Amino acid sequence: MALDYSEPAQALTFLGQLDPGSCRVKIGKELFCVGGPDLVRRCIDSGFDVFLDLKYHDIPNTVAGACRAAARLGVWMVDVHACGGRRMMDAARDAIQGTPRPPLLTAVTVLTSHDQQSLAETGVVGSIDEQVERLTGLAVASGLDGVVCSAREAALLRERFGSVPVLVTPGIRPSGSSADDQTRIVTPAEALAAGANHLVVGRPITRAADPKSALAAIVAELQSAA
Ligand SMILES: O=c1ccn([C@@H]2O[C@H](COP(=O)(O)O)[C@@H](O)[C@H]2O)c(=O)[nH]1
Repeated sequence: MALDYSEPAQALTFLGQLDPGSCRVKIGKELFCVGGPDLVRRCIDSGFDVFLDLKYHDIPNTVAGACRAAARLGVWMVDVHACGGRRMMDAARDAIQGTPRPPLLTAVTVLTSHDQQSLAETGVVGSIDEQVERLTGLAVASGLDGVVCSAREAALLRERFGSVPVLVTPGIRPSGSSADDQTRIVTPAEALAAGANHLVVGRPITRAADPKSALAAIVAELQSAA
């Protein structure tokens, strides 16, 4: 569940309605900028596993320090951008390995908002699938736990890398819901069938008239597909 709220109070009010057994929560750049580490700790203290989604992308030393700080906060998962390269990912992995409770470390491959044209505009030659596969190979070689990708690439990655890498898939849209700014969207049941491990869902829940029911409907779809 992506807690993409502008105010910590909104996030905490919503969290108060949720059972930590029904979902984990993701804190991204906007909410972290206003709520900071205190909000992360409050979510953890309420029993939720927290994915701190700050998508670090910087020189190796800086990313290592940021990952270490996230690990010390007690988060369940933290991520970097795979296009930061091998040395950056190696440094991130080494940094969290030295912490008491290392979080899962994942790498963003190609953002789910990208389509073929927008990716090409960034100078990447080749298809989205090729780029996702290439960056997943780098992440796996660096010993990361997995990658963030669209569930559209999940089957390909399972075929190429097997069952071990954790596949985290944003861009989830229940059938009939708005794509918003996402392009590579997949329904919850399809994502599960393709081999995704952790589905990230934000606006289909946060912008629903009844967010709690929207989440329950997604959980029910996943349970009947499992
Ligand atoms: O490739 C990526 C990586 C991260 N995200 C994040 O996931 C959520 C998706 O929110 P929706 O409202 O369900 O679209 C959001 O926090 C993104 O920052 C992503 O969408 N794609």
